[in-house]
Amino acid sequence: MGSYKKQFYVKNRLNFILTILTCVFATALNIATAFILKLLMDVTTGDSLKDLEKIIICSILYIAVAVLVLLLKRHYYNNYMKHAMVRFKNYAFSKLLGKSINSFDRQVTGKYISIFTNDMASIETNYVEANLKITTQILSFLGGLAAMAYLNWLLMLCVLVISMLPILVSLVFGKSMEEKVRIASARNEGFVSMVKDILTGFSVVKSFRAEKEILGLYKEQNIEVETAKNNKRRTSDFINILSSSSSMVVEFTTFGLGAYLAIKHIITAGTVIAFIQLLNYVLGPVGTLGPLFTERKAAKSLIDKIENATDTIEGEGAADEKESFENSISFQNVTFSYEKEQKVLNSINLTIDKGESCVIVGASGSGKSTLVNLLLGYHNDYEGEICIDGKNLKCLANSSLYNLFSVIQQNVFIFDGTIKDNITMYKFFEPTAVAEVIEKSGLEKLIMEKGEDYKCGENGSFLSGGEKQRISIARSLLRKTPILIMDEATSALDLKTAWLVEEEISRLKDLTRIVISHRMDEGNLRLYDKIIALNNGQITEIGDFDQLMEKKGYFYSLFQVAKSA
Ligand SMILES: Nc1ncnc2c1ncn2[C@@H]1O[C@H](COP(=O)(O)OP(=O)(O)OP(=O)(O)O)[C@@H](O)[C@H]1O
Repeated sequence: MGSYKKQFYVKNRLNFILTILTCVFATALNIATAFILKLLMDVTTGDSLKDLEKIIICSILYIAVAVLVLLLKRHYYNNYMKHAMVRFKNYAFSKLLGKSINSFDRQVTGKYISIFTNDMASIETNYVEANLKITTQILSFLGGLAAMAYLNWLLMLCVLVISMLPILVSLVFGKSMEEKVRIASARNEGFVSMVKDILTGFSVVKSFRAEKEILGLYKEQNIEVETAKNNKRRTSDFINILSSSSSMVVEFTTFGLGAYLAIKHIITAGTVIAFIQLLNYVLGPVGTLGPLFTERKAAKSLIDKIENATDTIEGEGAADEKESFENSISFQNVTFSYEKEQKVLNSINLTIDKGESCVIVGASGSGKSTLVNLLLGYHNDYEGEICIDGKNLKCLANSSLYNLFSVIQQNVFIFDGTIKDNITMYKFFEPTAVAEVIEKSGLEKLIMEKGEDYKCGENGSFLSGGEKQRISIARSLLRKTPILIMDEATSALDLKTAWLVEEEISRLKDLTRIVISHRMDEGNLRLYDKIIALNNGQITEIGDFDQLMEKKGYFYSLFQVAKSA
């Protein structure tokens, strides 16, 4: 059993065993009804009131025991279901959080949303619940047959042979059902992705008056998803109708045979009544087991899908750990392309020493973000070598990279929590450490006005762009990693605040800074030891501000253009 499926039983075995045990008792009690009916029927053909009295007392006791068993069954059943789903969902989500940024980005988020809503609901009903139902139904089927054999083995054999008919129906159409479930799940993923996109870009839709076009897109996907669900329902209904009509054949044949044997005095009328009652316990499972197995198989494929989407890619976790940054970062002949033939970075050779402050400048699309993304391990399919203290980046565990680097990006994500929780990311930090980063990121005024427990709203909707950016700066500084990467991190701040924040950061000790900036402001550029000028994926110049200005090359022309703008 795979590690995902195991989760349904971890710390839940007792509930599972007790559920099955109570199911066994419940089945035995069900079968006992057939015998009580037989005794009642046979007693009516005799003349002993004492026997009838005994049967009535037995029936009252039977009802009391049945109620108790059913209550216990529901109790353990519900406990088992709750623990199984909590554990499975927690496990899948922890696996998802264990993914690297690189492999997470390869999937669309709509897929994950669909997994944790639609697919989980399907797994709960069609796999976890179905497992218990299948067990109960098999017990009922076998118990019913055993009781029939006890009453009349010949009639039991006939029932067994003709009950193969509905089972065959399910086996034949099972594959088609599985395919329909897979298609419905895939369509739902696309639908969730699209709705998420539209809601995120709501203001864009409104300002471009694109409601009609977007509604058109929505309608198109909506009809696709509903058609897929309808096809699934139709196949399921078709299998159910075929199963129940074949069950009718079994029922009438058994009635006919039973009546014949009773007329011939081979069995009593009580036995025929008992057979009719037992037929429910045999035919019920025959009708439901097929669809249950088919749906379980389809839900099992959803578990495999979840495993593929959330599990870590092999080799991803198997890498060397690195706790500290001692000497330098180096790029040796690094060439990278997103799409074949189009080099985004071309033969990059670069060394950044510990404690250095570097700023990467260049025209839009020159490869600045790609360069730092390679350093962060977002892509591994580059030529050449990137090393940290001589250790090849590709051999380092992702967790080590996250410990070495902090990143402040232009697109900040703010969680729907308090300002403090967004800075600490729900972890504990000494209040002095939090106060220090609040001051360095220029958040003091905001906190004085609103308080650190102020709720930021969904993706920081109650904050301005600059406030969100300052929270993200404080968040990164708090981690105190040896290397800080800033990609247009102060672009949402006014010139003065941006300069003050960057100057604060430039004064931090023992910190290596790699900054991407569009701001060609002399004061700002002089904060850095090294300016790296990138043009069309190649480093054209490296040096401090004065050196590059003297060269009168690419950086000089960039600076002059920005100055005159
Ligand atoms: N995920 C991606 N898939 C394909 N191409 C990409 C991807 N990300 C970036 N690119 C392309 O790679 C090139 C470099 O992009 P990059 O974001 O590194 O440039 P940049 O210098 O940071 O630009 P900007 O200053 O505008 O942010 C661009 O042509 C861009 O279109």
